[in-house]
Amino acid sequence: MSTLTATDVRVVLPGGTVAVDGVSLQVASGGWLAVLGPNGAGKSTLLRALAGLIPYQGTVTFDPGPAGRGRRELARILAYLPQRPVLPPELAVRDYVLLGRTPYLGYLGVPGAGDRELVEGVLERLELGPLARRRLGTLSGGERQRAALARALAQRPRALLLDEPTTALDLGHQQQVLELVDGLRREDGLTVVTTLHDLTAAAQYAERLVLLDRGRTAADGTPAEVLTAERVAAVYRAIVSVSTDILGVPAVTPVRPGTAGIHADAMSTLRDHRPPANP
Ligand SMILES: Nc1ncnc2c1ncn2[C@@H]1O[C@H](COP(=O)(O)OP(=O)(O)OP(=O)(O)O)[C@@H](O)[C@H]1O
Repeated sequence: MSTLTATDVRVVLPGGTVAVDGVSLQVASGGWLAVLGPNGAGKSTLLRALAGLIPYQGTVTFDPGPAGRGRRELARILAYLPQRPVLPPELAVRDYVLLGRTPYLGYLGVPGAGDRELVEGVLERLELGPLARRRLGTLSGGERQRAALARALAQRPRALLLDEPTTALDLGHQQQVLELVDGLRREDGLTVVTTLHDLTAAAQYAERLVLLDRGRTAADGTPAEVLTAERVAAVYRAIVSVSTDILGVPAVTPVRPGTAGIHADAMSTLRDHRPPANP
């Protein structure tokens, strides 16, 4: 499948803002990397650069790369889902998801039986079957987000770039979408890069995290390496406690400023009474 490598990516926006400043990352086939950081850190801009949608300095490569240099070739290996996708309100969900097959259609642009079958499978996996005939303009925010993801999956890409794919979703659908993407990377070797605000979900699903702070990489490593309470406090200006589950995956919980001391005492009491790892 596909390895995505970005080296020293720098994005200078019109007006001169340096939104991304020297970021490097690599995600192999079947890997999941989450880009984290506070509002305005440069996460979306980095993803757009990786998707080839905006000019950048540095290099971004897919190995193996697209067969040609056009958008159509790129769309066969890479699907990008923006944070706020613009969906044509009059289009039915099924027809919209079918648009994901565009990079594969022939000269006349008519989808075949195989394309339709694939789209039905994607609709079913995202529980969109009952909504397939509904116009996009009538969907709830979460349903729209799932429809946009369905279109990206219908593209059958080798790499999936998802900008905040779970923001509008309730807890159950968040889990459904993250599990679905996780299944795709494990079973089909999809290369996954997501931005996420939910640090605990990022730690649960991504193997590697890149934490951005004002366009630069503040930390890069496994969830346990990146998500320390000190670092989260420094980058997000938030007071949090970080606990580790039985699998060693960190969970980040906000702590109300006035209760931080009580929390620290409780945590140290818990630590003191924790049974030894190897009795
Ligand atoms: N078109 C633009 N023109 C000028 N500045 C921009 C433009 N797009 C983004 N920026 C600025 O670049 C910086 C990075 O924005 P970006 O959207 O990448 O941040 P983000 O980390 O995705 O934030 P959020 O978590 O709020 O979505 C911000 O300061 C933003 O205001």
